[in-house]
Formats: sequence, C-alpha cells, structure tokens
Amino acid sequence: MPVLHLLSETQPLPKPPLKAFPPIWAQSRQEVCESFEWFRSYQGGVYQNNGSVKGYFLSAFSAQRDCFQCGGKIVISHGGGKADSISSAQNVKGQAKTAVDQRAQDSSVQALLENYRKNQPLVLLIDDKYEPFPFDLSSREVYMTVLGFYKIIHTWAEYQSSNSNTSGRVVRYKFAFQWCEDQGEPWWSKGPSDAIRSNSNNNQVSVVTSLLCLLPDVRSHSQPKPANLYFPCAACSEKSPRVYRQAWACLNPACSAFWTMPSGQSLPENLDYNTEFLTVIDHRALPLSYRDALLPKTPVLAPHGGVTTSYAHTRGWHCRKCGRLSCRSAWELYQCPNCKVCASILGRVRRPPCVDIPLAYSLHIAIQRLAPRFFAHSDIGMSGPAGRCQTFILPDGKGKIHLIQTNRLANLEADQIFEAYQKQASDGTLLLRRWPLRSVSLLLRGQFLTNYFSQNSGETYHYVGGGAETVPFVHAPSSIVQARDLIQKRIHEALGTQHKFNEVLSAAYMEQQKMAFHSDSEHGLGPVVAGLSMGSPALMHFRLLSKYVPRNEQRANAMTVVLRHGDVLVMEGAGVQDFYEHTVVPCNFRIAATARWIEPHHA
Ligand SMILES: O=C(O)CCC(=O)C(=O)O
Repeated sequence: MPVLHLLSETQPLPKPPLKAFPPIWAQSRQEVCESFEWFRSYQGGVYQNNGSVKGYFLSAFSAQRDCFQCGGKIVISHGGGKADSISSAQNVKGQAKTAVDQRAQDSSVQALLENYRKNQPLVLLIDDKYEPFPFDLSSREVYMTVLGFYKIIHTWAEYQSSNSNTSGRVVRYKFAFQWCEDQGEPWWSKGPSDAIRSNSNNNQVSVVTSLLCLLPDVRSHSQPKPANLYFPCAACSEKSPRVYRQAWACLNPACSAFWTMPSGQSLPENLDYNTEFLTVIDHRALPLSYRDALLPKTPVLAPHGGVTTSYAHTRGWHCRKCGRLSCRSAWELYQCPNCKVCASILGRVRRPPCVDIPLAYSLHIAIQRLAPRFFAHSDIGMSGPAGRCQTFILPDGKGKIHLIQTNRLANLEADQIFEAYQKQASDGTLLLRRWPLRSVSLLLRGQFLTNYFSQNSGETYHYVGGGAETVPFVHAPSSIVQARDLIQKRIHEALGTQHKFNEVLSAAYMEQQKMAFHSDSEHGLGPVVAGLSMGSPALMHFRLLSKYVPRNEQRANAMTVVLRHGDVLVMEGAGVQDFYEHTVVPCNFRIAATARWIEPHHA
C-alpha cells in the first residue's frame, strides 16, 4: 500500500487517448511555423507581430498555479519566459542559469499586456508535454495542436519560489486566457462522432471545416462579470484582482505594497485560487475579421502567370481531411504525410534571369584577384571569346576560387538545361525534395527539413538526404547529366584542366530560400567542387571556420561572389573546405547543380 501511495503522488495518472485527430495539428514545430500564420516562432512560446501576440504556446515547465480550468475555457499561464525550468531546458549544455524577475517591459510580457489592453484575441497552442490537457496527444502521434482563439481576461504579477535565485523567489507575470465562445464548444470536449476521422479512405466530406465553423454558441456558460473582483491598493491606487482564496493583495510589482495583504503581511507560501476568479466571466466575442481566420488558407495551385516559386508557395499545407499541417516538401505537389491526400502544383517554365540582381547587392572582395582571362569556345560556331574567368586566391595557399562567366550566346546551353530542369521537376521525373537536416537543435522536436529542395545523383552525398535517396547517373534525369557535362566542359575551356565528376547535388530555391553556411566535408571528397548557376542571381559568401577566428575578433565574410545565370564557380583545393565555409543566398527562383568527385564506396 505505501508503494501505491507514493506512485500516485509522484507520477501523473495516464491520460485517455485522443478520441480523434484535432482540427489543426502537426508533428514538428517547423510544420506549424511554415503552415500556420498564428505561430511562426521556432524558439520560445510567444509569437509576436506588430507589438502584440498572435500565438501562445503551452508546453512542459508550467509555473506554480498554471492551470487549465472549466474544461479548458480558462487557461492560466506565466507569460514570457525567464522561468527556472525554462532556463535549464534551453540550456542544452546543462550549465546552471539563474531565474530572474520578469518585468512589464520585457518584450513578450509587454506584447501580452497589449493584447489585454486592446481586448485582442490570440491563439493558444499546446504540445504533448502540456500536462493539464486532459487527453494524451501522443496516442495519435500529435506533437503540437491548436486549441483555438482566446482573450486575456486578467493579468497580474506574483511571486514564485525559485531554487536558482538567491532571494528564493522571482516575479512572474500571469495571464488568464478565456475561450472565445463564438467558436462553439472546444473540439476536445466533443464526442467522437463530431471529430475528425483518422486515416479515412472512404471519400467522406471533410469534417474539419464543420468543426471550426464559427457559429454563436447557444450553450454558452457565460456569467455576468463579478463586480467585487478588483480592489484598489491604498499605496499605489492601482486595482488588483482578488486572485487567491486566502486574501486580496496588491499585485503591482512596482508598488511598495506588492504581495502584501491589507493586514500588512505578505501572502502565505501556499495559495490557491479564489473560485470566483476562475469562472468564465462574460461572453468573449470574436471580432468579425477573426471568424474564419483560424484554418490556414489553401495555397493557390495554379496561379495567374504560372509562377509557383513565390514565397507563398514555400508555405505549408493544412489537410482538410485529417487536420495535419505539413511543410511543402515536394516540388511538384502538396501531400499530407498522414492521410496522403495530394494536390498538384501547376506552374510554367521560367526563362532566365528570373529576376535581376538588386542594386543593394555589393561585392566585397578581400582576397587577391588575378586579372581575368578570356577563353574561346570551340563547338558553338562563334568567333571571339566565349567567356572569361576570374581567379581569387585564398591567403596562405589555402586554395583558389574561379568564377567562369560566359557571354549571352554561349549561355544558350545553360538556358536549355534550366528549362529541362523545370520540366522534369514538375512532371516528377526529377524528384526535388526538402530532406531532413542531419543535425538539428536538441530543442526542436520532430523532423527539420532543409530550407531548399534538392536531389543527389551519382555517388552518395550525406550532407543532405543521406545515401538512400541518391539516384545513380544511369537513372538520373537528362538535365542533371547535361549540367555535369557542361560544368566539365567549361572548366576545360577556362582552366585547361580535365575533370570527371561522379556526383551532382541539384538544389532548387524558391523566393527567400537559401543554403546556410557549410563546408563540403564528405568523406572521400576530391579537391575540386564546381557549380553551375541557373535562373536568378545569387550571392555566394565565404568566411573562415569559427575555429580559425581569434576569440575576440568578429567573423566577417572573407569574400562575396555574385553568381549569375550560366556562371560556373570552381572551388579548387581541399583548403577551401578545410578552412572556409560558404553560403548561397539567391535573389529569387534559382537552380544550381554542384558537381564533385567522391571516392566510390566511401563511408
Ligand atoms: O550554388 C548553390 O546553390 C550552393 C551549392 C553548394 O554550396 C553546395 O552544393 O554545397
């Protein structure tokens, strides 16, 4: 018996499984941030926009007295971080981090106070670690889900005990959120027949929309606002709510009487809520503009003008059948990873350059540059030079960067390859995908996909995708083989050297996508890496690896090269990868083919 008693005290009781899929849910934070406009914060729990909060995320690490009351129609949470538990959770290396007081000026607290002042709704989201939610989200592999629109009905500050603070306590701002009744009953309180059916293949009409249609709720539990909840403080004259059953106290942390009861004593250590304070106080209406604003909009599949690489097309997808949010991970279609519903994207072939280079782009070359050399082109029937090559020499013999540029006529080959890439990507011959990143912050749960689309051909290349997704050259689409051949030809024309590459990584970027700083560090990588650029111009920055930058020096870009349609950039020498890293930031829609030699059967 004593053992049973101990268990029930220390372990939360198992929760019942979710009756059905929620109307809006995801398996990673990235899926939420890319598909749900009310929450775009990859770190932290408060998503702000224009000084107020759009989305508020509830997870583990609740503070004292955080709660989920009245079936979830009242939620109390501490806003804006700085908690003991949050500090240690974010502290991946495990160093102790002291909890500090929250202040009204803290950005998140300030933004939440703004919502309160303006009576502006926000969206609450939870994950499977949010203890007070009554159902087990993980029973359906739901990591994050959207509760709905809420309004802040009370806000106050309180002391919370803290182990890591020398005074033993810290100031926390608390917020009481109330469900907006216009949404009907919360989805988690509905019976299974109302909810979304899982993995249904029977062509049933989606029930997601009907769950969220925002009709006035005749079953509202609203009560008139109690008149006797707020009282002024004799010292600061500010009104504070009677939050605790034990007594009223001033809850303004700027007042000398903060946390003091009318008797002059501090509030006791153990407090519980005044039941009147926890009731749903009155009807919280949703402004008209919010009434159908929760469900993410379906992206335009066949836009006027045929451009399907705009920023809007980099955003994710909300499956109306099962409620799952997902990233756009395939070039040619949206597909729900849960119920496999697909929608094809219909674009047109674009001609280069897709946009011109912005004037603001400047060239910073901090490295010795050799005079450009011109080269001829033998098989195109042109007289005069076909292009020029500039070579940049890295300090201390670490390597060379060659930029091979061709004139307009010689670029016809690049034009044709660019067109073939687009056709093969949209008909599914070339499977451009956003692959899971290999190393992801420990804080980000679930998969995290690269920012751009890619496909690897020839030898395996582990930087993206991993070996299993590589297509051997014999099965590779013609665009990729032609790109590799053109790179080899240009190097021969411009540098007079013969290179045979056995691997090509094709990368495709939509508006605002890029490849982050990295070095090509594949085991067995040959000393020459060369890339063909197609479509919009891009900036390629090189900088020293952090281990080679003295501690007190700022790490700046050592060199920036502008890559235009048809350019081939060659990185020559192992030192370019061993001492430097590079990033590529396109202006807009762009495709790049980067060719390497990699020892066959490398680990
Ligand atoms: O040119 C590009 O888009 C990036 C190529 C690159 O850095 C790579 O494949 O490692």
